[in-house]
Amino acid sequence: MRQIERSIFDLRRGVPVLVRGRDRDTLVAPLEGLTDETLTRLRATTGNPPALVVTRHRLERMGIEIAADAARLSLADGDSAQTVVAWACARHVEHSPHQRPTDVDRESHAALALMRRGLLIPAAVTATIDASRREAVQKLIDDQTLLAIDVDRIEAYESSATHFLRRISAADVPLADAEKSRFVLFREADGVREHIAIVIGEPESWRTAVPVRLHSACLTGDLFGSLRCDCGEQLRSSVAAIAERGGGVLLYLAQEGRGIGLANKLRAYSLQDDGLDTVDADQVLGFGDDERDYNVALEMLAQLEIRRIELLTNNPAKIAAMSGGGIAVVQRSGVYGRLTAQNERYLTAKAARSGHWLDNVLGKPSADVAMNGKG
Ligand SMILES: Nc1nc2c(ncn2[C@@H]2O[C@H](COP(=O)(O)OP(=O)(O)OP(=O)(O)O)[C@@H](O)[C@H]2O)c(=O)[nH]1
Ligand SMILES: [Zn+2]
Repeated sequence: MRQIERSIFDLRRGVPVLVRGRDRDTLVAPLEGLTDETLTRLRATTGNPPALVVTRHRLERMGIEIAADAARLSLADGDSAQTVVAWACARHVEHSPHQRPTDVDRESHAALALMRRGLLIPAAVTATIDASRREAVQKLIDDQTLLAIDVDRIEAYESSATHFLRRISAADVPLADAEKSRFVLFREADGVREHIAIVIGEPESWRTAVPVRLHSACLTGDLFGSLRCDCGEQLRSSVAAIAERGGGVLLYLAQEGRGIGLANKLRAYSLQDDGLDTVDADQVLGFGDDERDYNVALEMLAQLEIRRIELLTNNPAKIAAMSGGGIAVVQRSGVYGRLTAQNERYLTAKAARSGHWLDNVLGKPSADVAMNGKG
C-alpha cells in the first residue's frame, strides 16, 4: 500500500502520523478519538505545544470569520481533550479558545486533506517536532511505530485522487423497474472508493441526449427507505424514468451524506434532532454545505463516451458541475420523492439554502426546463 493510503488508515484507527514538510516535520493526530493521553503524548513526542486545526466552516460557527480555508488555534497546557473536541465539533462551546486563530501551514492543511479523504471530522491536533526530538522521532519511524509522509505527496494526491478511475468489472443485473440493466463498477486509483454506473437499455438505441441521473449514495434512504430524506424514492423513480425514455445511465456515486460519509451524516442527524437544519448541522462538524465534487461522475461519463445528456435532478450544482466539465446538459428533468412529516424540514432547507428546485414537492407548481443546449 502506498504511504498515503496507509496514513489514512492509521488516522482512521486513531493513530497519529508524521507529515514531513520542507522546513519542519509535524505530528498529526485526528480529532476523532482524542484523549488526554494523546495530548500528553503529542507534547512529549514533539517537544512542542500542540494546536487544533479546524476549517473555516467550523470557525464561522464559532463566530470567527477568516478568509483562508482553515486555521490553527493554540492549545494551552491545561486544555483537556474534552475541551478541544468541543471547540472542534460541539454545537455549544462553553469556553472560547484563548487565542485568535493563526494561519495554517502546508502541513496542517495537508492534515485536513487526509481527514476528509478518510471521512473523519475535518479537524486535527498537530505539533511540530522540536530539533531536540528529531532523533527519537526518527527511531519511531525506523521501527515502524510511526508512519511518515511528505507534504508534497499529500498535495499531489489531493489534486489527483479522483481523476483516475479504473473499470473493474461488470454484470447484467435486471432491476424491477428496468429489466435490461448492467452494473459497471469503477474503482478510484487509490482503491479507497468505488462507484457504479447502472447502464439501462442498449446504448445504440439511446436518445442523443442520454438520460442521466447522478445519485449520491444514501444508505439510510436508498436501502432502508428512511423517511428523513427523499433519496430512496428518487433512486427508484430515476431508474424507472430512464427505462421509460428508452435507456440511459444512473451513476451511483460513493458520496454518502453529500460527501461527508455515513459516520458524519449520523452525527449531523443528531444535531438536526437538536434543532439545526441540514446545512447548519454539517457546519457544526466543520463541513461546507456540500462537500461533493463531480469529477468522478465526469470521468465515468467520459469512459462511457457520453457527452450530451438530459440530467435528472433538482440540484443546480449538478448542472453547473456537468456543464463546467464539458458535458452538454440539453435538458433538466425533476425527480421527486414524497413529502413526509419527517423529511419536510430537510427538503425545505435544500430549497431555501441550496437552491434545489423542489417547488412542486413543497406545494408550488413548477415545470421541467429545457436548457437550450447551454446547460
Ligand atoms: N450531510 C447530510 N447529507 C444528507 C442528509 N440527508 C441526505 N443526505 C445526503 O444527501 C445526498 C443526496 O444526494 P442526491 O439524491 O444525489 O442529490 P441531491 O443533491 O439531493 O440532488 P437531486 O439530484 O436533486 O436529488 C446523499 O448523499 C445523502 O446521503 C443530511 O441531513 N445531511
Ligand atoms: Zn437520503
